[in-house]
Amino acid sequence: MSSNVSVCVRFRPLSHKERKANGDKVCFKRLDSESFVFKDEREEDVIFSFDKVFYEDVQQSDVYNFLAVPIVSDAINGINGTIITYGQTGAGKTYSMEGPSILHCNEQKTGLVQRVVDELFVCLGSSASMWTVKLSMVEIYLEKVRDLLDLSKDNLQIKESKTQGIYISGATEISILNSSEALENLSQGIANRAVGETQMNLASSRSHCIYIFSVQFGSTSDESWISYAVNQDCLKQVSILAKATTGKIILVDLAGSEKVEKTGAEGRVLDEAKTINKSLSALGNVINALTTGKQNHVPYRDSKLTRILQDSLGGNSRAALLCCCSPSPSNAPESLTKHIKASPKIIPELRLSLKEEDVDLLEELFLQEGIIFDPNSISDIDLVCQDTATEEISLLMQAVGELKETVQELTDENEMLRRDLEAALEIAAQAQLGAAAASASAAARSRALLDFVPAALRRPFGFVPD
Ligand SMILES: Nc1ncnc2c1ncn2[C@@H]1O[C@H](COP(=O)(O)OP(=O)(O)OP(=O)(O)O)[C@@H](O)[C@H]1O
Repeated sequence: MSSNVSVCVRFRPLSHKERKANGDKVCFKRLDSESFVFKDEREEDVIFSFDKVFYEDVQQSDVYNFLAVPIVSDAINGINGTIITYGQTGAGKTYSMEGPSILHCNEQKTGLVQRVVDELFVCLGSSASMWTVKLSMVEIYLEKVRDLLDLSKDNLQIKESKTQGIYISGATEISILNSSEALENLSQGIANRAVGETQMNLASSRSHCIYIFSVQFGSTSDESWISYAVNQDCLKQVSILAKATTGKIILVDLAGSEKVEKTGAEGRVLDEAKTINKSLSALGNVINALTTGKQNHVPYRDSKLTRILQDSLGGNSRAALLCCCSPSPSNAPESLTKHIKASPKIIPELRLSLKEEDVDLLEELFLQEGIIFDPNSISDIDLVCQDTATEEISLLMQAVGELKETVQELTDENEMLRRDLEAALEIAAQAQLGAAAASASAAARSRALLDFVPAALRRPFGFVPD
């Protein structure tokens, strides 16, 4: 594979209810730690391969060691990383991420988040550099980003800067010094998520939950000294500003991936399902573009989720996708069709074992059956273009609407100012007229007064000629 994305599958144990319904029957047969045989709806066997398959007896620590350890050590070196859990409702995404509880669970059941936090602070504890760790926690529901550490911020915008890369503008960032502080805050975020969901009458599986840890080493106030010889006798010492490096670890517990037909959704639930499917397929397209290396363009801008993950998926970063599956035969078709789409290994592996023409034929068949999708196919590109064009048009319409409003406001303001000016001019004109009339009548009054004064008295004051 040409990228740093690993795709793994995890089958959870059968639930009590599933055992009651189907006994011990499961929808797969183990082959090895990378492949399994899946029985499809027609009871035909199909082999699937991934970077790793975790069966029901695998421990949380095994999943962590394979998926997360490289990501944590990379983050310490300023390299971004992402861990994503994916799958239908009840498949084990949250269990893999948080275990049964973020704060209270035994070591064996502890999830990826707590393990990442613990390892992060162990590594930082032994580091000689200065560091800071900041935590943010958001969820994406119906393409809106909500701050889980401050529920009043319910429509955050995603921005990009040269210094920070991709960031969520205005999102609460809490500086944390150790793992218990981190877990306390995460637990608060999880509780807030539940509060918000109750307020909005939602189920947790309808939103994507995103935990973001930013690890910064050094700062602009960090100075290191270097010495160099100017000539034989003179050793000069200069200070250089150590450049701060930041590594991000993003963990994502995705919304459930169930099909719309299965949920019988309508109204808001249907909108939710459509939005979830759209963002999951945007994520699928990004992962596909990164793993097949066929596309020059990686469509990060197609959803809020992929935009947030832009600098933590692909490029120099490292990512792991954990596809969580129910082992129950009743959930099998859904568990797998989606995962196969996300499995970048099938075709390359087939190429190793089969003739090139046969693989091409199979790939064509897979595409026709919708088992995999071709990121370069005309219809996909058309769809993406259509989506982008529609989005552009609606953004332009919105901008035109806003401009119209501004023009109207300015016209109204202008009209008010014109009226004020007219009124002021009228008052000034009246004042001038009043003043002229007043001085004319004052002069007339003076003249009338003078007429009463005897001429002899007036003469010394020059009022009448001698
Ligand atoms: N590997 C596992 N071992 C033991 N129990 C598990 C495992 N995975 C999941 N479970 C149990 O299965 C149930 C469903 O799991 P979980 O809540 O993690 O599903 P989910 O995919 O996150 O669902 P949702 O999308 O609704 O949040 C829970 O009771 C959980 O404890």
